[in-house]
Amino acid sequence: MTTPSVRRPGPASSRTTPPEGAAAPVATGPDPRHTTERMMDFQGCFGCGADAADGLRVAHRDVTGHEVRTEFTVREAHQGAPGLAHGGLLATAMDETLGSVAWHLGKRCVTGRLETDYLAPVPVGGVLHLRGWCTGVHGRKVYVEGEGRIGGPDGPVAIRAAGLFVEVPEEHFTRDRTAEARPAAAGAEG
Ligand SMILES: CCCCCCCCCCCCCC(=O)SCCNC(=O)CCNC(=O)[C@H](O)C(C)(C)COP(=O)(O)OP(=O)(O)OC[C@H]1O[C@@H](n2cnc3c(N)ncnc32)[C@H](O)[C@@H]1OP(=O)(O)O
Repeated sequence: MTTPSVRRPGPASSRTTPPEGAAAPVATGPDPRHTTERMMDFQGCFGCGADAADGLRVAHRDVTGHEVRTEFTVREAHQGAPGLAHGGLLATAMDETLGSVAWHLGKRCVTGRLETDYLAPVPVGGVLHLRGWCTGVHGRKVYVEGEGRIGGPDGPVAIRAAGLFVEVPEEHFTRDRTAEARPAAAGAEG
């Protein structure tokens, strides 16, 4: 009996694939004008901040052109099933990596969409070697793909992802949103 082959296309859907006419990425490095005072030296980021106690502390390793490499060391606090990384946290590590690609293109971006495929479990104590690269830029939209490997930078692929990052004005990060987070008043129309 033959085993049917399983087709595993990349995760990119029509919403994370650059449209026709998209521009090739130009890596300029992060634009310092895009970092507000609040963000400058901010170490509270759950993805990479040193002050986020149970954060992922994704380590940014190097940038070549529009490709970014990071590492995520999976600790006990990151477990889903015993001894294995929680899938949502792996997606967060990927979000951190892909987001960094967009910022290294000099774009002030937030995640609009993130798609992930999980190919192999990632054990606690292991290091996930992540890589992200840009596939195109269209208006405010930055298209990014990535993969995470275990057992070394050339080891087997454990996770793949595709994301859409959207450029936002500075006001996105400076606006006071406390009122928006409060529950709506009783009887208010939703
Ligand atoms: C020195 C500094 C270094 C710093 C390094 C930092 C590393 C950082 C790493 C951090 C990593 C962590 C990062 C984080 O965690 S970021 C935090 C998580 N993300 C957010 O909170 C974002 C929340 N969403 C929004 O604010 C808005 O919805 C945005 C801004 C995204 C768009 O609302 P806005 O009203 O502004 O614009 P628009 O609605 O006209 O959309 C514009 C265009 O985009 C298209 N579109 C939008 N959404 C989607 C979608 N889901 N699928 C497909 N397409 C989508 C849309 O069709 C349109 O296309 P077109 O009609 O123009 O063709």
